[in-house]
Amino acid sequence: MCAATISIRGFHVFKGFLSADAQAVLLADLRDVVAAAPLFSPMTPYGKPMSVRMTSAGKYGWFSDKSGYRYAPSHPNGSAWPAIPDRVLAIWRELVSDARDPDCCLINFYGEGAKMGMHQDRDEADFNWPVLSVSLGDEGLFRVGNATRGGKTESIWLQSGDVVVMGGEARLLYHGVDRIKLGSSALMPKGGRINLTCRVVD
Ligand SMILES: O=C(O)CCC(=O)C(=O)O
Ligand SMILES: [Fe+2]
Repeated sequence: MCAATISIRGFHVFKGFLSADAQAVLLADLRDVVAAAPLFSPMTPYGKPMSVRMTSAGKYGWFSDKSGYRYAPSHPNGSAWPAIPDRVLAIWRELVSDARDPDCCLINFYGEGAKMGMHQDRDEADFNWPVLSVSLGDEGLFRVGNATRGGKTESIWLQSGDVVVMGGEARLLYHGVDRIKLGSSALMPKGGRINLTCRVVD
């Protein structure tokens, strides 16, 4: 199901891509991932923990500590990352490519007050591969900027079931999440927002 596709500075937003049922079964898959690879709050290189809690599935997981941002082959607890759920791979194959699957599916969990500062996704080897992002749960105010830090920005509320493809000229645009609207979705009884980002890493 896809109600409409809109473009914001070259980011393609597939509004309502996932039906309510598809969101619910995807959420159940993610609960299995989180049971195997618990959420944690990475330290930024500046020494502050991120407000977003995260974990990953796939060959690599995204990780940060005082040595910087990078992809790691295992969870901080030493276990291998769980496999990327088939339902996530199906979205990737439909909207990005069926020639190659992503190496990493990062799961971000935004609880009350969590946000993500403006950044570029640039820890990957090949920026020709788009980044795929799936939003679930409470609405998040997603801000898109420019290829360099600063300047005018545009924002859009991402809702549960929306999917964004960040590719081409837009692949290296700064972006971030200013805030979430806690309790705006019924998907998760305790509220919060989940965002998945799938990436080819190496
Ligand atoms: O939560 C979002 O919508 C964006 C997440 C993001 O930009 C990232 O994980 O790199
Ligand atoms: Fe990002």
